[in-house]
Amino acid sequence: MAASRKLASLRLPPLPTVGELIKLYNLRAEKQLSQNFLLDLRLTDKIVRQAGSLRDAYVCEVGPGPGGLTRSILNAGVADLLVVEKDTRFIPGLKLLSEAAPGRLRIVHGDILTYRMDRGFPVNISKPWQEDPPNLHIIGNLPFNVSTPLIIKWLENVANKSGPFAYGRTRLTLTFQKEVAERLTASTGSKQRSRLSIMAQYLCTVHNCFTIPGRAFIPKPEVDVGVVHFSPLVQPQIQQPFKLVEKVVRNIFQFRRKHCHKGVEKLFPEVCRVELTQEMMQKADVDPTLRPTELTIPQFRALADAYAHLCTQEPGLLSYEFREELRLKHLARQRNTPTGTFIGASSGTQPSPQQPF
Ligand SMILES: C[S@@+](CC[C@H](N)C(=O)[O-])C[C@H]1O[C@@H](n2cnc3c(N)ncnc32)[C@H](O)[C@@H]1O
Repeated sequence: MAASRKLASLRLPPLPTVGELIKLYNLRAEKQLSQNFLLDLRLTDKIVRQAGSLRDAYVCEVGPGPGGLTRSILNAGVADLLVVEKDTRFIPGLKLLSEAAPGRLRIVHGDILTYRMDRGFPVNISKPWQEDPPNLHIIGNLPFNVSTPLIIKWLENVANKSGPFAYGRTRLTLTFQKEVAERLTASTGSKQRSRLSIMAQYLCTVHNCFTIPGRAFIPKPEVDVGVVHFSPLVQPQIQQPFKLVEKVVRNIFQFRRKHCHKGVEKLFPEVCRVELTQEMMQKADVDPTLRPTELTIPQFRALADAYAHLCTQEPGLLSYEFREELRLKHLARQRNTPTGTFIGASSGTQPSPQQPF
């Protein structure tokens, strides 16, 4: 009873609606900043519910814009909400919200890609990694143009227990283009299985919560949007450095329709390619004729472990990049061509253009 009375007292007083604020401050959406606003508070409440209980929580919201989602987060009874917004035009409207929620909303005008979140919250909210997660959440209706680089950066932070994860296993509730949300959560064998599936799922429990139709946003994007919840695992499923895992997974998925040994081969320089590929596949005990999309995370773990073992035996192997070798070869061929014209990739064994994550 007392708790629900406290929550009611934390609800925001009547304010101009988000739509009225947009009109008041003449906030036209900027395409460059991937601005698609959510004005329906039932929808923003639904996103916030995916984070679990936010009572007395510390929250960072990415890109609050006109503040629809911000209101729902505040209404959920958070103790401290830090918002990071790049576009100055939204700051006056956010200040209005801050006045309506005294002491609970801090506004940072900045770029989430460079913002030092490890300094944004009090140290005493930290929880040891092996224990329950801290009462700290990241929530955001992410701008499409930063969502993939941002999640890759945060996944690396999870692996290194840095950035937002210096406080422990901070949970994330974020929106992505539907197709990216599907890739993040794709299971073994599914069509959407990709690099992003492996990188996210070896570090986190990832859940595709629900889809928001594009028409719910203003302006309407060309795609639907998926809400994804991430909860970092106590023990990552692959225990090798993030960069090494990323390299193995990237190489394997560069030929996503071919047998997986094709991508594994490209981890090795031409002179020892056949021999080391065979050794790695045998050591990992993975069927070389499986397609990348058919490999399970334990199989990726076995491959990463086998590759790490070979790297300890062959100094310099870890820094070898097939694409760099390819680039140098092309340059050399170009130089030797009398006309100086570019000789393109010739055989079907060339990798497809860089796959999106
Ligand atoms: C898709 S809109 C969401 C706005 C609001 N949260 C909503 O749901 O209506 C993305 C927001 O992120 C902001 N933004 C874009 N790039 C950013 C960045 N690098 N750092 C922080 N905010 C950014 C945009 O200005 C915009 O307000």
